[in-house]
Amino acid sequence: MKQMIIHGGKPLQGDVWIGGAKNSTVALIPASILSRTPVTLEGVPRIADVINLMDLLSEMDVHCDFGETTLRIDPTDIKMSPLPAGKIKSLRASYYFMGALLGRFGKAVVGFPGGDDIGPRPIDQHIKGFEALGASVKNENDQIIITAPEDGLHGAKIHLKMPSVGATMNIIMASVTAQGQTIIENAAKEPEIIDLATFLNNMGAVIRGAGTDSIRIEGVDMLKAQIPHTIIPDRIEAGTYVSLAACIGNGIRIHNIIEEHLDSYLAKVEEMGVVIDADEDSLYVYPAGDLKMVQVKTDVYPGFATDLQQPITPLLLTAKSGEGVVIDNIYPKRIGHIAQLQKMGANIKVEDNIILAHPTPQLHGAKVTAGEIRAGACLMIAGLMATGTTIIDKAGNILRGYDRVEEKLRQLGADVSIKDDPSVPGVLDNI
Ligand SMILES: CC(=O)N[C@H]1[C@@H](OP(=O)(O)OP(=O)(O)OC[C@H]2O[C@@H](n3ccc(=O)[nH]c3=O)[C@H](O)[C@@H]2O)O[C@H](CO)[C@@H](O)[C@@H]1O
Ligand SMILES: C=C(OP(=O)(O)O)C(=O)O
Repeated sequence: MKQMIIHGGKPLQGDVWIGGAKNSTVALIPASILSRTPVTLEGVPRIADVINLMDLLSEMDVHCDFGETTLRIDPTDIKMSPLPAGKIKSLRASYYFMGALLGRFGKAVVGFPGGDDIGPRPIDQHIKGFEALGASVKNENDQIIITAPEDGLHGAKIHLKMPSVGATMNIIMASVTAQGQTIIENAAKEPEIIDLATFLNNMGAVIRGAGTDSIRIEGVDMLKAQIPHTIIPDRIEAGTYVSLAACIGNGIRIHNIIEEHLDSYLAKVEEMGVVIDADEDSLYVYPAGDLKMVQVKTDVYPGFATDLQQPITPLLLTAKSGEGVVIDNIYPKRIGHIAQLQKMGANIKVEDNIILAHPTPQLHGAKVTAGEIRAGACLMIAGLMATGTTIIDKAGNILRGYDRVEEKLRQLGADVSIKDDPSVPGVLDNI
C-alpha cells in the first residue's frame, strides 16, 4: 500500500501544468484497438490507470511504448483474448474493452470491472446498447460475454435512460463498425465524449453530434489511425489545483486548461469570493480573502462535476461564516471523505447523504485513508492546509488519476512524499 506523507501549513506558489484528461485517456486506450494501424496518443498523463490499461493490452499482444507524455500503441498483432479477472478489477474503465472488443472482433469476454468505491455503478445502459446493436449478452462466473450475431452488429436507435458517460462511449466504440446508422439519444455531453469522437473520426469513423444529446454514427468497414491525437487537458485535475490554490496558495498559475470545460466549477469558486484571472490557456488564482459559503449540487456536464465535489470541500471549510451544502446527485453515496476530514478537525457532517460544512479556522494533521481517487484529492488539499503531519493511507488511489502529483506539489513548495508501507501489502500493488 502507498502512503502520502504531508507536512502541512506551507503556503504554496508558482506554476503547475495540467496533464491530459484521465477520463478521456482511459477510454482512448481501449478504443485504440479499433485501429488496424499503430496509434499515437500525446499528452498522456502518467497515472496508474494508464499503466494498468497497458498491462491489459499486453495480454492481447498489443505493444505499447510510453515515453514522457507520448503513448504509442501498436495493435497490428492483436489477438482476441478474454479479459476475465486480474488487472481488469483495478479500474472501472476496463469496461471500455467491452465496446472496443465487440467493435473489433464481434466478441468480448470481460470480467466485472473495478474502480473507485463511490456507490453502485450499474452498467445496464451499456448492456442495453450492445443488445440494441444485435449482440447477445450473458453473465457467467463474474464475467460478461458479449457476442455479435453472425452477420455482425447492425445500427440501431438507442435512447439512454440517463446520459451516462460510460454507456455513451461504449456504444460509440461498438457501433463505429456496425452496419448502417446508430443514433444515441439522451447521450452524455461531456468533453471527453467529444475527445473520443474526434479520435475515432480521425481514424475514419463517421460520428456526428458528439457534445450534444443526439449522436449519429454511420458504420464504416474499418478504422486506421493516421495522425497523432492530443488528449484534452484534465478538467478535474485543473479544478483540484484551483481549489488547492484558493485554500493555501500565495498566487498559483495553472497552465494547460480549457476554461470552458470548467465553467460551472469556476462560477462556484468565484461565487465564494475567490479571484481568478483567465488567460487563453491558463488561470491565475490569487490568494483568497474572506470567502463565503455556497451550495453545490453535482450534475451532468455542463453542470458541476461529481469528481469535483470532494476537491471543493476543503475550500468550503475556509469560509468565514454560514453553512456550506454539497449534494451529489450523480453519486449520492460519494461521501467517504467526510469521516476522514472529521479526523483532521473539520467542522463538517453528513445528513441524509447531504454534506453540511461549517467554518473551520484550522485543520490538524492526522492519519486518514483515501477510499477513492477524489477523496484522496480532498485529503491531500486538507493535509496541505493542516498544521503538523498528515499520512494518507491508500494513496495509490490518488496516483490512479493525478499525473506526477508528488513532483507538481513539490514544485509549488509543498513538503510531500509518497512511499510504500510494506507492513500493509495491498491486494493491488499500486493502491
Ligand atoms: C454524468 C457524470 O457525472 N459522469 C461522471 C461519472 O461517469 P460514469 O461513467 O461513472 O457515470 P455515468 O456517466 O456512466 O453515470 C451517470 C449516472 O448514471 C448511472 N448509470 C450509469 C450507467 C448505467 O448503465 N446505468 C446507470 O444507472 C450511474 O450510476 C450514475 O448515477 O463518473 C466519472 C468518474 O467519476 C466521471 O468522469 C463522469 O463525468
Ligand atoms: C471515480 C473516478 O474514477 P473511476 O470512474 O475511474 O473509478 C474519478 O475519476 O473520479
